[in-house]
Amino acid sequence: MPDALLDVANLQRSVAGHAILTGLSFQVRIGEVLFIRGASGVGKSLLLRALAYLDPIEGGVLTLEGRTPEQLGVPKWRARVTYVPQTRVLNKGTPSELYFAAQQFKAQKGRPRSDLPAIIHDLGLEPGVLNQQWSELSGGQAQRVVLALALALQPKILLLDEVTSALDHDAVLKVEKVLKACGAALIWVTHNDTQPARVGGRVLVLPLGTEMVVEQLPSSNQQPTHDIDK
Ligand SMILES: Nc1ncnc2c1ncn2[C@@H]1O[C@H](COP(=O)(O)OP(=O)(O)OP(=O)(O)O)[C@@H](O)[C@H]1O
Repeated sequence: MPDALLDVANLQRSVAGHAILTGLSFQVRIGEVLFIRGASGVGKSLLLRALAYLDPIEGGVLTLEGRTPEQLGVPKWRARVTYVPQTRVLNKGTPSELYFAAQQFKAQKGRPRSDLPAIIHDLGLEPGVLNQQWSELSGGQAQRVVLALALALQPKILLLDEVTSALDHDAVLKVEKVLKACGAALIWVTHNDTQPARVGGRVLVLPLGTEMVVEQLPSSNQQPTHDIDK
């Protein structure tokens, strides 16, 4: 693929001696959306964690604009290829405090930022959520706030692990709109069958890594479209 932002070549991942991902290869371009689908337990979260270099990989090569995590430096890699987890993060303090702390990381110095209050608004949240204790936020609020902080730090690639799983339908649509407009490439694990058709992009189906293209539906149409083999 010309102009690949992220290149994943022959990725291998094992857990407790059991091979989960074997020889997975794909590429992602700037601003592109790649959904990851597959049965529960097939290895979708492990794939995202590997792409963020949060876990060791047993084989294969990852490059971002031609550089491996070691060449770029792992903290800088993670500032550019950012994992947004599926479950509520057990953070202490408030989201504002976490956002301030994140900006102090060396790997974040000099990087661009987005307007966090504007993102919070666009995600359908009240501005006050940024100054509430994490422990006081509902699951759906916390899920969107975590996403907002990641968006504000402007990674090149967002690794989204079921980031709308705790949300009602209206909130899901708001999140999809914000993510589609954010400019980052999205690698997006979802169990929501209609989400790829609403957002558009490619779909990578695990465990084999089969790729399909999804035609984007008009935004008001919630019916899934047919998949076209690439
Ligand atoms: N830390 C771990 N120790 C042992 N096994 C693990 C660990 N993390 C994941 N696994 C196993 O690896 C496999 C893949 O897990 P993963 O969380 O990537 O699945 P998934 O496709 O994201 O599932 P789901 O759709 O249910 O979230 C599962 O069989 C899981 O039990």
